[in-house]
Amino acid sequence: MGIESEKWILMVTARTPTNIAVIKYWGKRDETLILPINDSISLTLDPTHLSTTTTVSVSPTFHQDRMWLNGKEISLQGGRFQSCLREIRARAQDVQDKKKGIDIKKEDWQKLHLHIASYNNFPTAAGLASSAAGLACLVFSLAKLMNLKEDNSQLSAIARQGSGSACRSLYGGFVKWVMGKEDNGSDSLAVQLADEKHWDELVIIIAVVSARQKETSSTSGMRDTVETSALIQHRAKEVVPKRIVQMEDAIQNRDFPSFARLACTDSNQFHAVCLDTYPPIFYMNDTSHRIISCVEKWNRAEGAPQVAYTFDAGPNAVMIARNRKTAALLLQRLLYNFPPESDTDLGRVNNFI
Ligand SMILES: Nc1ncnc2c1ncn2[C@@H]1O[C@H](COP(=O)(O)OP(=O)(O)OP(=O)(O)O)[C@@H](O)[C@H]1O
Ligand SMILES: C[C@@](O)(CCOP(=O)(O)OP(=O)(O)O)CC(=O)O
Repeated sequence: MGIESEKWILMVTARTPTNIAVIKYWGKRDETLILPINDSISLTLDPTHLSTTTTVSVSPTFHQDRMWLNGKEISLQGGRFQSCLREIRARAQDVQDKKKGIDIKKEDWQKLHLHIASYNNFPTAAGLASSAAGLACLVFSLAKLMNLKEDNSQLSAIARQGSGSACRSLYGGFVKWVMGKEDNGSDSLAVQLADEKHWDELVIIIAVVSARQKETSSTSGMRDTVETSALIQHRAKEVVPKRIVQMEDAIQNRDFPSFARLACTDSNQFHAVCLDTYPPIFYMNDTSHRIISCVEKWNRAEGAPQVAYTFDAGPNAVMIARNRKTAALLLQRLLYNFPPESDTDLGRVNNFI
């Protein structure tokens, strides 16, 4: 009996957290393969907070590949989704489940169709790296479904082709995306610098300044920067390579003052190259700037950094506190400076403080 006439369905569900870069990726040297112009370093968040959950399924009764994002069907025709699907199918292996009567040979994956359902538990396309969690989760869950033998680093090179920052979400803890030198991108992949237990007193607080979809996507923003900014080449060639070495040391030694200085100055430089783009790109707004001033003033008053801040392609602030006590003080300061509306539910915040 051919597999088309069978009625089984095989499913895999995976959850992947997002990651926040502390040395930013901004600019590509190859748009199709998604190869960056500099290395980057990120922290992977705790999956209980900002994460994507994706269920992938395969059945001989499916007639085309389909995908739903947050309950709404989206097209899989885009080049990035197609690259990921093609790369994964090319590495698929035999899958057997005798109890269910499933016997898939690796060549069958070329004609079997997939249904994919994915949910983000945080705002999509608002500069909180939904594409990172989303594409990493897609690649990981499909790799499990199709029984790939590749390790996470090799899978990261596939996720990279879905969205650059996604390659760093294949690992927990502190992760470096090595830009690589090869034209085919085979050495542009993620490596884990330290696992999630290495520096577990750090606490991340995200202030959602706006959950609206941003106006300039990271993809088009960084393309415009590479085409028009005179500063971006200096950043990629002179500034980032040194910062990468210093950041790796700061992470290895759990040196918070160096970590905070590097993360803040790198975020500021990323937004400076956005401003140097023509026409200029403004991702931060007045509230973002006020948050920076608030943190900078506090750090100066204490004589040593207590909190680091970093902003991606949107106005939302990601703050990294050196420990839980500092995080509680930071929350108090934020609530004092940005008083919430009287009907805001502060249950979880009060528990924390
Ligand atoms: N769970 C998901 N599964 C698959 N694709 C997703 C998922 N979530 C988001 N995406 C894709 O990522 C796109 C949003 O990416 P975009 O880079 O614009 O925003 P972002 O990732 O939230 O912000 P940034 O990367 O700038 O921090 C969506 O339009 C969708 O194509
Ligand atoms: C500011 C950033 O978050 C940019 C992320 O850009 P994306 O990974 O979303 O871009 P594409 O590769 O075009 O999909 C910095 C970072 O995460 O390093």
